[in-house]
Amino acid sequence: MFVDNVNIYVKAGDGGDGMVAYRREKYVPNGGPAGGDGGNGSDVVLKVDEGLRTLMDFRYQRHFKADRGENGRPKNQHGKNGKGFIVRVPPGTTVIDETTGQTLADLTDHGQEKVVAKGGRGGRGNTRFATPANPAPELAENGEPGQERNLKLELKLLADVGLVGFPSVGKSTLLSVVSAAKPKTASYHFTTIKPNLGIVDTEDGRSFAMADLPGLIEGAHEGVGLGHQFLRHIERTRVIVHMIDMSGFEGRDPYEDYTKINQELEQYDLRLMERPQIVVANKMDLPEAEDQLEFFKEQVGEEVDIIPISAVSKQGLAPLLRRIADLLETTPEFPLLQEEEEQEDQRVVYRYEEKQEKPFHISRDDDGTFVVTGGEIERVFKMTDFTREESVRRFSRKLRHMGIDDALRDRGAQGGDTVRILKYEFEFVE
Ligand SMILES: Nc1nc2c(ncn2[C@@H]2O[C@H](COP(=O)(O)OP(=O)(O)OP(=O)(O)O)[C@@H](O)[C@H]2O)c(=O)[nH]1
Repeated sequence: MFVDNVNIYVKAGDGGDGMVAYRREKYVPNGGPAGGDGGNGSDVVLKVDEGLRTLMDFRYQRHFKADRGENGRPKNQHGKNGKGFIVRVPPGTTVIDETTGQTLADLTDHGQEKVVAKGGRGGRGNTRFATPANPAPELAENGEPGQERNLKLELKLLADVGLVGFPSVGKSTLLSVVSAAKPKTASYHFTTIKPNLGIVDTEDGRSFAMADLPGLIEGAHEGVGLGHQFLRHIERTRVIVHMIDMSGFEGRDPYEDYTKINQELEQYDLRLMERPQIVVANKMDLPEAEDQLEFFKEQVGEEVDIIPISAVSKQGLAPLLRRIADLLETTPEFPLLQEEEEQEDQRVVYRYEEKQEKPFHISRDDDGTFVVTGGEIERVFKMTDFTREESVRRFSRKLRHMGIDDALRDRGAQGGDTVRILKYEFEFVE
């Protein structure tokens, strides 16, 4: 099985900041608090689109950042939530968290969705902090940061297009020029893709997987030398590209080759002859080819779809690829062998559980600074507006409640020592 993979980075939107504002009404000199909450940041959602066949699109874009929520507004107006953010993936995509190695989802069905990064909650406006003791707080929260993640997308590839033809007609040459024709392809990770399967990118932005099916000839239908994986490729193949050496090299007769290969295809139980077939007349750069092609056309009749190319001099490739992509769009998937259907029924269920992390951790730098780290405390830190005294006081209270003060004391912290959280340093007060 060929496995294609790509690493991407996703960042959900941060929540919008809450606002500090007060009512200013006629005849009400000191109106109460009226700062609205920030809107929620948008999630990053992966969604299956059956129109996609490969991970090719991720070659151009690997960073996905969702919108943040709007900041809260006066008169208790809520900031708008971030617009939804969807990243489309082909069916069969497995999503893995790069950091933990955990499989987050197996996305198989059209329309299936998975939230891979949660948007941050909007910060609360000062209205929400009003209490009888403090009816007009000068305090608001910043938005919660959106989750970010490094993901690995994996796609098991089966060939959409099967390339058949006698040895030496130019199948490998064609695959090598159409699946590596653009220099950008080099940066795409074909880690485990073997050279006889290529991902082809058409000029108009479509892509498909094309495999050389060399084993077809030489009595392969009798089961000689064909592995199960290989059969699965043939089964899935929706379009057959039948390549013929039109130069008639070494006394070969193109028409005879053509009928022989079709006879081979017929002998499989896989109804290969029912699939749409494109005949590719290759080696059209050679002198005899033109005449041979005319003759061949007379022999096969007008209903056969023939596209002349030269794989070596790269002539006629764009029309060929367009034709293949068009045919793929209009050809339904073939029914699978029973065995595979059964296999697909055994759905794997992944339960994703966030690891219960310790609320915080304290370490010491060489210069004696106490360093506090941890998801919860860092989140609270980011949601604090340090330009406002009340927010800072609230943050200190939070440190006490979380037991961080006590823990620092246990570690030997004394008044005047420096404590750092993220980039913020403050003085420890006994
Ligand atoms: N003149 C010319 N030669 C070609 C063209 N395409 C392929 N060839 C040559 O034909 C020979 C066989 O090409 P391959 O691509 O290896 O053929 P294949 O069908 O993959 O052959 P097998 O691997 O044996 O199945 C090579 O020497 C190629 O350079 C073409 O368009 N024009």
